[in-house]
Amino acid sequence: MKKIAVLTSGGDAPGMNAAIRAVVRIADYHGMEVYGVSRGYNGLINGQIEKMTPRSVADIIQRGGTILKTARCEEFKTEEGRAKAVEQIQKYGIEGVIVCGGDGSFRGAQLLSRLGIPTVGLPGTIDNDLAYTEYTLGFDTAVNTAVSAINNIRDTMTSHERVSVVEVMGRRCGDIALYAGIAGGAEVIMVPEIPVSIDYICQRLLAGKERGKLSSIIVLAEGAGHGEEISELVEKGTGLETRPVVLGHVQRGGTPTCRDRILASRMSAHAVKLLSKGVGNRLVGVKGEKIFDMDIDEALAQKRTFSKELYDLAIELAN
Ligand SMILES: Nc1ncnc2c1ncn2[C@@H]1O[C@H](COP(=O)(O)OP(=O)(O)O)[C@@H](O)[C@H]1O
Ligand SMILES: O=P(O)(O)OC[C@H]1O[C@](O)(COP(=O)(O)O)[C@@H](O)[C@@H]1O
Ligand SMILES: [Mg+2]
Repeated sequence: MKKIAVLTSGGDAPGMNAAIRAVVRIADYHGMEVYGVSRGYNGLINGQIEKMTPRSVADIIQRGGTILKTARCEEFKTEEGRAKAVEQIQKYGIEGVIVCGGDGSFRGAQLLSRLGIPTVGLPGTIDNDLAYTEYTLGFDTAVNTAVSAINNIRDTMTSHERVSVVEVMGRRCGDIALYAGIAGGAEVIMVPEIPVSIDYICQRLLAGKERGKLSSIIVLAEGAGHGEEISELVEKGTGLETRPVVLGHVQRGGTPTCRDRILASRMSAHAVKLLSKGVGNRLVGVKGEKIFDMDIDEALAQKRTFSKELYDLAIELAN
């Protein structure tokens, strides 16, 4: 394969730029041409496709977001939309596509492969909600951003002897809350995978106060409740002064960590090599520091598991 395309799709994630850079440079090194598609699948449908060169990806490894822009594209979910995309791909003579995105983007990649366009997926989402891979690009950065916010919040909560509820992203996956909670020394972590009652949380906070804790931090994944609401219920249930903080999109931007940059570079190199051999319908992942690829259908059929071991560790650490 000599001519490939790259696009970013769904919610952006720090490390997407490092991935684009690596795709372009590795492909060029091996004598392949790369076309950048703007705005996710929209760009494929509308022909927003431009040739990229090693110089067009200069100075982006350290930048969050994605220079190709991203989008959620409803038209690509229709047969007509996908047919238009295939037409554009053929018009440009593109032989394979690399899609950096989350589970939704991979459904699109799967359908594109079925239409005869070899497509390879790179896991780009802060949520870490893909079952087949241990880590996704952007997760490490988002966790670090959440932890530095928790550090700041902790200072003022300690001074005022308050409880704080820090709401982080993660609609169906509690990994950001779990990792940021452990690294930030949270007293309570609330995740969608393990529902708990407000009574249980209040009881744990009051028990902590009994043991001499002057302030407490609850890290709440958005899928487990709303910061404002949980904060009010906790204040009512404990009598402790409580404040909510919603981190929101702050955790989706910012310079990617070294870990995300290196992971993006390694995964992208792997994706380019697959396409260079004409292999498509694969997702690239990492397990135990090893980069691997897996059939898309098989990877998407896997069920996510939540680390109960880390969750239980967090409870013991909050003693
Ligand atoms: N079932 C599907 N069929 C075709 N395309 C899809 C499908 N699901 C998602 N997509 C495409 O992928 C895009 C991104 O999906 P989304 O779920 O929003 O984000 P993410 O990829 O981050 O999970 C969608 O806007 C759409 O263009
Ligand atoms: O970009 P929006 O529409 O604000 O979406 C917010 C959502 O996007 C995410 O950041 C990433 O989700 P996806 O990977 O599904 O795109 C979620 O954590 C969050 O709930
Ligand atoms: Mg998703």
